[in-house]
Amino acid sequence: VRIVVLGQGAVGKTAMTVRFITKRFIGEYDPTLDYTHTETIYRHEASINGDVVHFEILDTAGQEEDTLLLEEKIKWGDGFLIVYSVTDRCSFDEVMRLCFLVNHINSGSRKAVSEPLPILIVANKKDLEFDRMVTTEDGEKLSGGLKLPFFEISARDSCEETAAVFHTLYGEIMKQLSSSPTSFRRRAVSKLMDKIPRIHSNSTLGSTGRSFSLSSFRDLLPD
Ligand SMILES: Nc1nc2c(ncn2[C@@H]2O[C@H](COP(=O)(O)OP(=O)(O)OP(=O)(O)O)[C@@H](O)[C@H]2O)c(=O)[nH]1
Repeated sequence: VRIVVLGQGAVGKTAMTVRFITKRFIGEYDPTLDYTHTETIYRHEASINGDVVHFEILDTAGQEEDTLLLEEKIKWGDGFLIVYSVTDRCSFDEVMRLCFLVNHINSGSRKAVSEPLPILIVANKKDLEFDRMVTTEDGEKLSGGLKLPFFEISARDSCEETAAVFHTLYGEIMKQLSSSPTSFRRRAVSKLMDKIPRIHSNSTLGSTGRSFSLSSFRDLLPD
């Protein structure tokens, strides 16, 4: 399944993705590395309820100036995480716009979708209680209004909460796949998607391919 992680800069998109894949928090990585701002597709296999699921997770760059480029990325995805930080009101205000954009772009490319799209709203950094600017109720109200599932998590503190987000989104994608299979016919996407670097991880299954460890992380990055 293809997942697109959307949200303003610095809300923790990379932290969540890397937390899910490696079970580690990126705060443990060398902070001088600049990879966190690079757009990357992470490939990862995970076992969910006995199924081996092949994830491709596009961690978008927060500051996307070009809406056309963003559109291509949204067309590529099967499911979407729209992330904000509870410490950043502005990132919360952006959720509505991103949600509208995902729905608008997909309404053109997926016909007769009766179910809501697989989108989850994720409030990150709940550990920073002192810096909180967005309450849990704000998040619940917004998600309720948009009729989307809502998660409040800390990618820093909890591996389980982070994994639950990805597992739930996978469940939502599968639900929609069974109710309207034709909506999941691969949509034409531009060559742009081939240009985004890919990092493969087999960390959970440990089968063939390169494993994703802290030491090899740097080697896997594009030059
Ligand atoms: N306290 C705390 N800090 C976090 C959490 N998640 C991420 N951070 C920190 O927030 C900063 C930004 O995290 P990133 O994962 O790089 O954010 P991003 O959304 O990928 O940012 P862009 O790539 O610029 O779009 C980093 O310093 C992280 O260590 C969290 O749950 N709690």
